[in-house]
Amino acid sequence: MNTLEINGLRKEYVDHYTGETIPAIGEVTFSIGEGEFVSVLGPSGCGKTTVLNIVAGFIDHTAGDVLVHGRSVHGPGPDRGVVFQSHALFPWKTVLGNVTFGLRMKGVSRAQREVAAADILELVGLSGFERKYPHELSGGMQQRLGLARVLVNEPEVMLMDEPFASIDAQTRRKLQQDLTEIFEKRRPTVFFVTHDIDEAVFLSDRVVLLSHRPSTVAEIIDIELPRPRIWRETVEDPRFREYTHHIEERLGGGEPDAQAG
Ligand SMILES: Nc1ncnc2c1ncn2[C@@H]1O[C@H](COP(=O)(O)OP(=O)(O)OP(=O)(O)O)[C@@H](O)[C@H]1O
Repeated sequence: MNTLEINGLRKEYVDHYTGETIPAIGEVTFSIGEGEFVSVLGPSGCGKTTVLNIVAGFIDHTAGDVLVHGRSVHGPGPDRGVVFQSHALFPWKTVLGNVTFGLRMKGVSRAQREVAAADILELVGLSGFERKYPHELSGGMQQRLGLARVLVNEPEVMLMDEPFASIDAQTRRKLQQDLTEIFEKRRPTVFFVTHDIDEAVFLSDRVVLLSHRPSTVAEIIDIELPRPRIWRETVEDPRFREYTHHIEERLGGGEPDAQAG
């Protein structure tokens, strides 16, 4: 069974002022297997965030189904962990307090929480920062804390909406490498939204290319690059450039056509 299934998803927004219907998602179908990293790419405004928000349970869909391990999604739940672009950290809690918050809500004992937190903080490279507050961390560290906070709860699927979009290019590259290493060690199931073609190809097992709005799936591309992936080596693999060129061509003027059928 797939971890996440999105079947015949449609979404129409209604403009509250004019009453006009805005078709955002035409028909989107794809699935994500256990331990798979799947990115969604597409022209600006095609509905990438809308798909993610529907999967997260933040907004309703007009038609179709979203299933996590076969269970229909109706609203947010602990089976789906969301990593936001803005980190969404608690500024008044320490690093440790941020990481253990979800476990505390689930009634996990203090001793177990601290073991789990130490493990995750080590994984994301934040050991030794347990007593710091978010404002004492760099943007990259805050993003790794955001990731740790979700990972520690072991959600069935992790949803990441352009998590590195507001981070400078150099830190971003480092975070992409860190995320790959974390993914390769833990193998969470990841649904990742991005604008960045290189990022999508580097991180993913598959890339889902959406057409312009109202979006449909234009193409699903298997990224058959070996793991572990190291940025400098992976980008020199001729297949990396083949994938990115192919996607750039499909995105062309920013609007890939949907595949017939
Ligand atoms: N609450 C809303 N009410 C009306 N229209 C909306 C609403 N939210 C999104 N839209 C419209 O739906 C379409 C899809 O938006 P969405 O943010 O999902 O696209 P996106 O692909 O994530 O965009 P970007 O690449 O720019 O981040 C856009 O045309 C947007 O203007």
